[in-house]
Amino acid sequence: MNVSIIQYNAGNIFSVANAFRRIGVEPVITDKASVLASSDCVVFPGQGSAHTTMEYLREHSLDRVIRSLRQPILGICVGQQLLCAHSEEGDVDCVGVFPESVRKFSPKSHELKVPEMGWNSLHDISSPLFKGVDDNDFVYFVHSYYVPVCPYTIATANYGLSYSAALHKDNFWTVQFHPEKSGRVGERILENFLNISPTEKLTL
Ligand SMILES: NC(=O)CC[C@H](N)C(=O)O
Repeated sequence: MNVSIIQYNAGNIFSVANAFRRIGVEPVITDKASVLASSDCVVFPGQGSAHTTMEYLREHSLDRVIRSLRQPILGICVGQQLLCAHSEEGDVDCVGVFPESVRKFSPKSHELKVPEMGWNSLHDISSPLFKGVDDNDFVYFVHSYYVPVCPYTIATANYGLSYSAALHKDNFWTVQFHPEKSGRVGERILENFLNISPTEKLTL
Protein backbone atom coordinates (compact mmCIF):
# COMPACT_ATOMS: atom_id res chain seq x y z
CA MET A 1 0.00 0.00 0.00
CA ASN A 2 1.73 3.18 -1.08
CA VAL A 3 0.44 6.29 0.66
CA SER A 4 1.48 9.80 -0.40
CA ILE A 5 1.16 12.90 1.76
CA ILE A 6 0.91 16.12 -0.21
CA GLN A 7 3.87 18.33 0.62
CA TYR A 8 2.83 21.99 0.90
CA ASN A 9 2.96 24.76 3.53
CA ALA A 10 0.84 22.81 6.02
CA GLY A 11 1.97 22.54 9.62
CA ASN A 12 1.11 18.94 10.43
CA ILE A 13 2.75 16.96 7.62
CA PHE A 14 5.30 15.24 9.85
CA SER A 15 2.86 14.41 12.64
CA VAL A 16 0.51 12.91 10.03
CA ALA A 17 3.42 10.89 8.60
CA ASN A 18 4.28 9.63 12.11
CA ALA A 19 0.65 8.59 12.66
CA PHE A 20 0.81 6.42 9.51
CA ARG A 21 4.11 4.95 10.72
CA ARG A 22 2.39 4.02 13.98
CA ILE A 23 -0.06 1.91 11.96
CA GLY A 24 2.74 0.28 9.97
CA VAL A 25 2.78 2.42 6.81
CA GLU A 26 5.77 4.46 5.58
CA PRO A 27 4.23 7.36 3.58
CA VAL A 28 5.95 9.32 0.82
CA ILE A 29 5.85 13.09 1.36
CA THR A 30 5.79 14.73 -2.06
CA ASP A 31 4.40 17.51 -4.24
CA LYS A 32 5.14 15.65 -7.50
CA ALA A 33 1.95 15.13 -9.50
CA SER A 34 3.26 11.86 -11.04
CA VAL A 35 4.02 10.35 -7.61
CA LEU A 36 0.67 11.47 -6.19
CA ALA A 37 -1.23 10.11 -9.20
CA SER A 38 0.48 6.70 -8.91
CA SER A 39 -0.21 6.29 -5.17
CA ASP A 40 -2.85 3.92 -3.81
CA CYS A 41 -4.20 6.77 -1.71
CA VAL A 42 -3.30 10.38 -0.94
CA VAL A 43 -3.44 12.42 2.26
CA PHE A 44 -4.07 16.16 2.11
CA PRO A 45 -2.90 17.30 5.55
CA GLY A 46 -3.71 20.65 6.99
CA GLN A 47 -2.79 23.04 9.74
CA GLY A 48 -2.77 26.70 8.82
CA SER A 49 -4.88 29.46 7.34
CA ALA A 50 -7.05 28.92 4.27
CA HIS A 51 -5.83 31.93 2.31
CA THR A 52 -2.08 31.35 2.72
CA THR A 53 -2.37 27.63 2.03
CA MET A 54 -4.63 28.19 -1.01
CA GLU A 55 -2.11 30.73 -2.36
CA TYR A 56 0.66 28.13 -2.10
CA LEU A 57 -1.48 25.40 -3.70
CA ARG A 58 -2.34 27.68 -6.65
CA GLU A 59 1.28 28.85 -7.08
CA HIS A 60 2.36 25.20 -7.35
CA SER A 61 -0.72 24.07 -9.37
CA LEU A 62 -1.47 21.61 -6.58
CA ASP A 63 -5.13 22.64 -6.58
CA ARG A 64 -5.41 21.35 -10.16
CA VAL A 65 -3.47 18.18 -9.27
CA ILE A 66 -5.76 17.46 -6.30
CA ARG A 67 -8.90 17.87 -8.43
CA SER A 68 -7.47 15.45 -11.02
CA LEU A 69 -6.73 12.61 -8.57
CA ARG A 70 -9.01 9.56 -8.72
CA GLN A 71 -7.79 7.42 -5.83
CA PRO A 72 -9.07 7.86 -2.25
CA ILE A 73 -7.94 11.18 -0.78
CA LEU A 74 -8.18 12.13 2.91
CA GLY A 75 -8.30 15.86 3.70
CA ILE A 76 -7.42 16.77 7.30
CA CYS A 77 -8.54 19.94 9.13
CA VAL A 78 -7.79 22.89 6.82
CA GLY A 79 -7.46 20.14 4.18
CA GLN A 80 -11.23 19.58 4.61
CA GLN A 81 -11.90 23.28 4.35
CA LEU A 82 -9.71 23.81 1.27
CA LEU A 83 -11.66 21.10 -0.60
CA CYS A 84 -14.78 23.25 -0.25
CA ALA A 85 -15.76 26.07 -2.67
CA HIS A 86 -14.97 29.05 -0.45
CA SER A 87 -13.70 29.95 3.02
CA GLU A 88 -14.50 33.02 5.09
CA GLU A 89 -10.91 32.72 6.37
CA GLY A 90 -9.34 35.35 4.12
CA ASP A 91 -12.44 35.34 1.89
CA VAL A 92 -10.76 32.88 -0.46
CA ASP A 93 -12.09 30.60 -3.20
CA CYS A 94 -10.82 27.07 -2.60
CA VAL A 95 -10.36 23.83 -4.55
CA GLY A 96 -14.12 23.37 -4.98
CA VAL A 97 -14.70 19.60 -4.64
CA PHE A 98 -17.54 20.20 -2.17
CA PRO A 99 -19.92 23.01 -3.20
CA GLU A 100 -19.96 24.30 0.39
CA SER A 101 -18.75 27.45 2.15
CA VAL A 102 -16.55 27.43 5.24
CA ARG A 103 -17.80 29.70 8.02
CA LYS A 104 -16.21 31.22 11.11
CA PHE A 105 -17.45 30.29 14.57
CA SER A 106 -19.03 33.49 15.93
CA PRO A 107 -18.27 33.54 19.68
CA LYS A 108 -21.18 35.83 20.65
CA SER A 109 -23.79 33.27 19.57
CA HIS A 110 -21.93 30.35 21.16
CA GLU A 111 -20.51 31.90 24.39
CA LEU A 112 -17.62 29.55 23.60
CA LYS A 113 -13.93 30.29 23.08
CA VAL A 114 -12.74 30.34 19.48
CA PRO A 115 -10.80 28.39 18.24
CA GLU A 116 -12.35 25.15 19.40
CA MET A 117 -9.22 23.53 20.79
CA GLY A 118 -9.59 20.13 22.43
CA TRP A 119 -11.47 16.87 22.52
CA ASN A 120 -15.03 16.68 21.27
CA SER A 121 -17.36 13.80 20.49
CA LEU A 122 -18.51 12.57 17.10
CA HIS A 123 -22.17 12.07 16.22
CA ASP A 124 -24.32 10.86 13.27
CA ILE A 125 -21.42 8.79 11.97
CA SER A 126 -22.26 6.85 8.82
CA SER A 127 -19.47 5.61 6.61
CA PRO A 128 -16.82 2.92 6.13
CA LEU A 129 -14.35 5.60 7.30
CA PHE A 130 -15.75 5.18 10.81
CA LYS A 131 -15.90 1.35 11.01
CA GLY A 132 -15.26 0.37 14.64
CA VAL A 133 -15.76 3.99 15.80
CA ASP A 134 -18.85 4.71 17.89
CA ASP A 135 -21.11 7.72 18.24
CA ASN A 136 -19.75 9.80 21.16
CA ASP A 137 -16.15 8.65 20.60
CA PHE A 138 -13.79 11.58 21.14
CA VAL A 139 -11.37 13.12 18.63
CA TYR A 140 -9.14 16.20 18.81
CA PHE A 141 -10.06 19.52 17.15
CA VAL A 142 -8.19 22.80 16.64
CA HIS A 143 -10.14 25.18 14.41
CA SER A 144 -11.94 28.53 14.21
CA TYR A 145 -13.82 27.73 11.01
CA TYR A 146 -16.26 24.97 10.16
CA VAL A 147 -18.27 23.43 7.32
CA PRO A 148 -22.01 23.55 8.06
CA VAL A 149 -23.93 20.25 7.97
CA CYS A 150 -24.61 19.47 4.28
CA PRO A 151 -25.54 16.48 2.02
CA TYR A 152 -21.88 15.31 2.11
CA THR A 153 -21.68 15.19 5.92
CA ILE A 154 -20.77 11.73 7.27
CA ALA A 155 -20.19 12.77 10.89
CA THR A 156 -21.04 15.80 13.00
CA ALA A 157 -19.70 17.46 16.13
CA ASN A 158 -21.28 20.15 18.25
CA TYR A 159 -19.62 23.40 19.32
CA GLY A 160 -22.51 25.76 20.02
CA LEU A 161 -23.94 24.43 16.76
CA SER A 162 -23.78 21.15 14.88
CA TYR A 163 -21.22 21.17 12.09
CA SER A 164 -19.54 18.72 9.69
CA ALA A 165 -16.82 16.74 11.47
CA ALA A 166 -16.32 14.72 8.26
CA LEU A 167 -17.38 14.81 4.59
CA HIS A 168 -17.45 12.35 1.69
CA LYS A 169 -17.93 12.87 -2.04
CA ASP A 170 -16.72 10.27 -4.58
CA ASN A 171 -13.04 9.61 -3.82
CA PHE A 172 -12.73 12.61 -1.47
CA TRP A 173 -12.97 11.94 2.27
CA THR A 174 -12.29 14.66 4.84
CA VAL A 175 -12.16 15.16 8.59
CA GLN A 176 -12.22 18.49 10.44
CA PHE A 177 -10.44 16.96 13.45
CA HIS A 178 -6.84 15.77 13.68
CA PRO A 179 -6.73 11.93 13.50
CA GLU A 180 -2.97 12.12 14.07
CA LYS A 181 -3.70 13.68 17.48
CA SER A 182 -6.77 11.57 18.33
CA GLY A 183 -5.16 8.48 19.84
CA ARG A 184 -6.51 5.02 19.03
CA VAL A 185 -9.76 6.39 17.52
CA GLY A 186 -7.69 8.52 15.13
CA GLU A 187 -5.47 5.58 14.21
CA ARG A 188 -8.58 3.44 13.55
CA ILE A 189 -9.88 6.10 11.15
CA LEU A 190 -6.53 6.19 9.32
CA GLU A 191 -6.59 2.36 9.09
CA ASN A 192 -10.14 2.51 7.70
CA PHE A 193 -9.04 5.08 5.14
CA LEU A 194 -6.30 2.69 3.92
CA ASN A 195 -8.95 0.01 3.37
CA ILE A 196 -11.38 2.20 1.48
CA SER A 197 -11.65 1.22 -2.18
CA PRO A 198 -11.91 3.92 -4.87
CA THR A 199 -15.36 2.57 -5.67
CA GLU A 200 -16.80 3.58 -2.28
CA LYS A 201 -19.26 6.06 -3.71
CA LEU A 202 -21.29 8.60 -1.81
CA THR A 203 -24.28 6.99 -0.10
CA LEU A 204 -26.82 9.75 0.41
N1 LIG B 1 -5.72 23.70 12.68
C1 LIG B 1 -6.03 24.24 11.51
O1 LIG B 1 -5.53 23.89 10.46
C2 LIG B 1 -7.04 25.35 11.51
C3 LIG B 1 -7.72 25.47 10.17
C4 LIG B 1 -8.36 26.82 9.98
N2 LIG B 1 -7.32 27.88 9.94
C5 LIG B 1 -9.35 27.07 11.11
O2 LIG B 1 -9.05 27.87 11.98
O3 LIG B 1 -10.43 26.48 11.13
